[in-house]
Amino acid sequence: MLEARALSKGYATGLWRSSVTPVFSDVSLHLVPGKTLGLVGPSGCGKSTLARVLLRLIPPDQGSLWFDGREITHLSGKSLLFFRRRVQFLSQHPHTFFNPAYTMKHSLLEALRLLGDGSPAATFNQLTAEASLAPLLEQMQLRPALLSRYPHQLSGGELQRLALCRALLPQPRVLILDEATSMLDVSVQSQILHLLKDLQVQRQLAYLFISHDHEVVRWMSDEVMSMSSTGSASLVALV
Ligand SMILES: Nc1ncnc2c1ncn2[C@@H]1O[C@H](COP(=O)(O)OP(=O)(O)OP(=O)(O)O)[C@@H](O)[C@H]1O
Repeated sequence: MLEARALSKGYATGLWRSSVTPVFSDVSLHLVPGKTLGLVGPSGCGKSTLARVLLRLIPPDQGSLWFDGREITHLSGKSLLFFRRRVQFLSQHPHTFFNPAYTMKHSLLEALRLLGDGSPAATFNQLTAEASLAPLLEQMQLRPALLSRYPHQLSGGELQRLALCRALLPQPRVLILDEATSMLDVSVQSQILHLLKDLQVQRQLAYLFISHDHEVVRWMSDEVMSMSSTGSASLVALV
């Protein structure tokens, strides 16, 4: 479904941004419906940078990206919006997905208005949108009353579940999970990991699961890719 072919990426550095420090090179991967690719590697090896390239937030220096067999490396405009709906992101900082001045309901409806609910209808209907939140909240085991709160009035676990709701609203097919549970305590982490597994089966989602925790990666993943500090990547078996 989402495929990366021979990606390389570096960052411009130096006083005049005249030199490029390579981060990774020749990285290829394929995310498949209903399966999880785990991604591990030492701090600073480029896992989050790879996630940003896959999300089309920053361009690769070399290589190409493909979604459902179509090249998307240089997509822009409406076609890129379509891709943004299909490939969503969850990080270890769920508060960054929400404006602190808005209630959760406002933020979620705003996301629906901007990205749509995955259906072809282009119009946004407030009542339909509100109705579509209810089953999702129930699935996330969240009380509807939480929708009237602001981000700072929620626990880390509640906020992460609401960020997951937000990610699921446009009916994505791929979720990129960058340390998505690492800031949570062990019991909340376990609940969210189980929730992610259930969602994957129900919706046939493809996951890229980035984590430092090898035990969690092994439990979540069908295959595991390891990035090295020299910027190469290969499939590995975690023991
Ligand atoms: N915008 C940027 N400009 C310049 N260098 C950057 C930028 N973002 C990240 N880097 C550098 O690129 C390298 C890879 O960073 P990245 O965040 O992708 O690593 P990571 O594997 O996700 O690390 P961690 O596991 O600690 O989160 C690091 O050396 C980092 O300092």
